[in-house]
Amino acid sequence: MSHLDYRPLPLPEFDGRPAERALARAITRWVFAHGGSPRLADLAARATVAEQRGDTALGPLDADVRADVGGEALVGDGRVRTPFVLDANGRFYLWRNYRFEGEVAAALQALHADARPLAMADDDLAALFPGGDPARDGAQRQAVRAVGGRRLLVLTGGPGTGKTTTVLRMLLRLLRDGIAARDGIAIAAPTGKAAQRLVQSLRQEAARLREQLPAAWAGALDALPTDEARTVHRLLGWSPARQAYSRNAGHPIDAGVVVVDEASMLDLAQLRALLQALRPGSCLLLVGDADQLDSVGAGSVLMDLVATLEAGASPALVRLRHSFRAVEPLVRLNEAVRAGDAVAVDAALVAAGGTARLHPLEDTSALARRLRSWADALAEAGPPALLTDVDPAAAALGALQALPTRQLLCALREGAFGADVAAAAIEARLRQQWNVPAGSDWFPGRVVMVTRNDYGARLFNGDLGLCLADADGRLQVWFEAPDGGARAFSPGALPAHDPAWAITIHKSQGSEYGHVAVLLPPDPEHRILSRQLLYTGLSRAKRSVEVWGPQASLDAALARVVRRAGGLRKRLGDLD
Ligand SMILES: Nc1ncnc2c1ncn2[C@@H]1O[C@H](COP(=O)(O)OP(=O)(O)OP(=O)(O)O)[C@@H](O)[C@H]1O
Repeated sequence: MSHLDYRPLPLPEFDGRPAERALARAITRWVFAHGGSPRLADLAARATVAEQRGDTALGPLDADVRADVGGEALVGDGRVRTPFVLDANGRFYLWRNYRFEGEVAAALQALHADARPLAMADDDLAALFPGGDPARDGAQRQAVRAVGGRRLLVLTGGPGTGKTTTVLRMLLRLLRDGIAARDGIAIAAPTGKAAQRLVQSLRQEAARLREQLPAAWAGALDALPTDEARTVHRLLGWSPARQAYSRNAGHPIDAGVVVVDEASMLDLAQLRALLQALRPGSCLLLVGDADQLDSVGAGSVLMDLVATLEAGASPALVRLRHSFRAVEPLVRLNEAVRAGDAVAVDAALVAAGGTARLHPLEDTSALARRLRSWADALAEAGPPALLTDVDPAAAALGALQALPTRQLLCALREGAFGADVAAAAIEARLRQQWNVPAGSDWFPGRVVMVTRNDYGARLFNGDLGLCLADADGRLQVWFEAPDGGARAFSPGALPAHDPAWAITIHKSQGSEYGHVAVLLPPDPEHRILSRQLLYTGLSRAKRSVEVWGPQASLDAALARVVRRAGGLRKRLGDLD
């Protein structure tokens, strides 16, 4: 059959996404132009689209498909560079993903194997966890013990399980051991928002510890870098002009200990870059909630690493289970969602009373009513007061810190049940309630979220800005500054941004809010619905939570666990 006879094989999942279909067509043409078969063209198109959706490989493929494409010139077994790779397990890769996965697996294996556990004095451990109860802090102690002499440590746990608290104590221990003190500590998170939150909690916790720890710890406390957490991009020296990282094996990150929080947001390419940029001998602490949504980019590296370490009962993994955030009904609900137990979720909702409830809305008019009452609750406090001349930055900071009280989180961004439409409806209602004159885009109290990194302005994707009027009535948009203060921008100077009244669940990762509503699409068949999505949305709430959507969508989300296809878990093998 010549390729002129070839009719594309049916691509059932490709419907509805023009960009994906265009990509699939382009790859198909490329494969034909380079002498590939129709079957290979089909696989290549599928692998490319799957990568956009987060998979790093296809397969394992059936034996007949393997036999069909295995001998083609464009396909190799990974030993030399070829556009596509069919590995020994029958997984089909684009070359880049094959290489990245292999490099990540090898680097993690090397770090994991390089362990010479260092003992820690019981008194020192007791000082860090005074009067502790092993049922609550036993795993935290275990993490502080385990970090000594290791080059890889993974700390995972749900919200409020004390990950940050534990990281701080691990760092203090490493500082006391002299390791981190000599070589420095770098702290990072995938997003600016998560990095900022991390700095805040580290700073608060360090202040608390200063009161509590014996004098022998003073030096370690002084050496803690609690004022700086960078985005992973910045840590790696991302250059937008060169579209490359400046930190690499030849020019590594200048730290002996590298901590990455919210590591579930790291994709395969970022983890590879991070591992390549580690200085020889340095230690990597990955911290995050492996049950949350995967990264935006391809791969599910934290989940794969945690599963591998857990299967091998490796001491390099510590899972925190006890939640210290006291709102018991939410802890119970999140645990039931994490386990995908629909009966337990129902029971948790019933038991929660007003703390967690389901609003089974099914159509746009029910949504419109709910959005109106949501906006009215936001409007109730009235627009924020004018900033006075006396220390406006401090007043703005107070207003910014008081912000995360209620947040609508949407499974979807687009469409009638998406964040864009919901945010616009809330904003329209607020303008009405606060009598904002027509024609003015900005008004005091308007909250926006930056959607693109602006390195010049040091504003990053996910940063929240609050519009406030100064004593002269001039409108400015205020952001929390990395150093803990507040900075103002004129509205026209902001990088791309959207109103933040409703954001997607994906965007909310790494943030927490007092009261959360999670809006699900009314179609239970919708592909976006997954257990991880629901868990991530619900677990952003500190005090109370609502689910907006029909019971069928809630059940569908609980029943569907998204597993990205790829070979990292297999290639990590047994880490023990
Ligand atoms: N061992 C402990 N004893 C008492 N309180 C603790 C302990 N560990 C953590 N906490 C408290 O629990 C709360 C949550 O801790 P922390 O912020 O470290 O958790 P986290 O897992 O990093 O949370 P998240 O990532 O969801 O913000 C904090 O108020 C902290 O002071």
